Amino acid sequence: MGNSIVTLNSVCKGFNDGDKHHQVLDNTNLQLAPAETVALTGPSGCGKSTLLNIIGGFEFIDSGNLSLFGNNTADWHDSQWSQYRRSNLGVVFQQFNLLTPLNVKDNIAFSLRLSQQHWSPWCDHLIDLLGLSAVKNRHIEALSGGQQQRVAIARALAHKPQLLLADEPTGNLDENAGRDVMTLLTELAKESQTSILMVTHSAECAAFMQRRWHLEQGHIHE
Ligand SMILES: Nc1ncnc2c1ncn2[C@@H]1O[C@H](COP(=O)(O)OP(=O)(O)OP(=O)(O)O)[C@@H](O)[C@H]1O
Repeated sequence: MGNSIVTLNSVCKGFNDGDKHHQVLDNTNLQLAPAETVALTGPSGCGKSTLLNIIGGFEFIDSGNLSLFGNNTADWHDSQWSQYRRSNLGVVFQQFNLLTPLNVKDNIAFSLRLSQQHWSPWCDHLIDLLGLSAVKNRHIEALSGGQQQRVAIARALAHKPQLLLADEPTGNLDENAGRDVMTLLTELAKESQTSILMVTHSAECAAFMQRRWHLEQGHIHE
């Protein structure tokens, strides 16, 4: 197991849909090391988002073992999950969950406060590199989808998490903007030594990651 930050051992997860059972993870094993970046691919409905949700503690496994940062999560209470999310985790999901009445800076500051951190030069660096300087005082609702996506990335990295879970982080961007964001995301993650697990349907985005995991019929192939 070494020093892996995410370890799944024989994890099973399924959903009942009427009288049908959909087995999404079937004795799935994986390990993610510190500062490692992985693209997660697979056909629609194979369970990519479910896997991200499980690692983020937003959904729970049916059986098997999930360890995060060397700790078995089996007996974690809500407070341990919250602590993990606040200190170690950044997420960029398809719904950005930005606070629309607030401006860009306040969205980032709000999330920092949740992690009990203060504004730092790193936050200005993020805003700058993500091309948000000119709109940092603008309310979220006055931004384009692509700008909101970049705010979501800045917010997810502001507290320098050790793990970033991203679900199609360039889904709202055109090809060029998507490439720019991927370049920045990987640069920023490298600077802060953040591991990335990123769901993507794009081979071009996947190529930015060091490893590729393909999820199909409950199993991961590399
Ligand atoms: N809360 C839930 N209740 C019931 N079924 C669910 C639930 N969440 C996911 N599923 C089902 O589990 C399967 C995997 O869904 P998931 O969203 O993880 O797939 P995905 O690979 O991310 O798909 P896509 O690429 O289309 O986003 C799907 O069949 C989905 O309908």
